Amino acid sequence: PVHTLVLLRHGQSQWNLENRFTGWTDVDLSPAGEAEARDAAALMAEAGLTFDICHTSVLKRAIRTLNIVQEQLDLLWLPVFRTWRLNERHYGALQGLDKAETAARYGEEQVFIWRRSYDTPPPVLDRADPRHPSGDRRYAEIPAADLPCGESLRNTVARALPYWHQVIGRDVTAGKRVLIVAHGNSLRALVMHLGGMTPEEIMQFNIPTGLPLVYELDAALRPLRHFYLGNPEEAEA
Ligand SMILES: O=C1c2ccccc2C(=O)c2c1cc(NS(=O)(=O)c1ccccc1O)c(O)c2O
Repeated sequence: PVHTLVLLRHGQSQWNLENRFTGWTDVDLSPAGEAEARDAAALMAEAGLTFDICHTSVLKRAIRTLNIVQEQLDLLWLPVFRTWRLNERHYGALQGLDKAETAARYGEEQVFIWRRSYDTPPPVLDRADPRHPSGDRRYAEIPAADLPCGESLRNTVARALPYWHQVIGRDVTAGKRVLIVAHGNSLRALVMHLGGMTPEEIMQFNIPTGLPLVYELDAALRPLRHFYLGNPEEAEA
């Protein structure tokens, strides 16, 4: 039997507009981001897609994107599960900085290294920093040792995949049609796993915002086919 899984990256947020590292900062969608969510829903409706269960992060830009899609598809009643494990990569002390500020503080050379590395974390936040997640009660249940405060892409993959293996994979195997609305790097973790991709390959791979990515999986959750609804060429990644 073929299982259908849809991945959707949330649309533009206010800090995307300003080209700032967002990470776990809980910024909202911009009006354009809300429109991207509505367009994504229209593409899914046209394709005749429907769902039995949804998974998203605990960040409002993903939660609101999912909510807009549910509203457009008249599926507001669906069960929704929210987890920190689908949050965007944590960019540590870079969160809030734009390109100029990052280069000014850390130098072009360091930025160049960070851009190309799968294993290098950004500068981490110390617990006294107001941006440290220990101060946010939505993360209160997470053991301190697991709580990210600056992640390499490898770190993000490592904390996202358990949710795939323990939760989403079970839903798909149970025959549920699953919609996941999340972030560029947490979705990379799923795409990397599903495609058996190398670190080099996944770093080249940018999921466009607002375009549903459809996977058809076999009984063993191996991808038979995957394709975008709409036109990825015209989308900005
Ligand atoms: O500095 C980083 C960086 C630092 C630490 C971990 C990961 C990354 C990273 O993945 C990255 C970076 C810069 C840029 N481009 S940029 O230098 O033009 C840039 C810098 C700051 C904010 C937004 C920008 O577009 C990227 O495209 C990246 O993918």
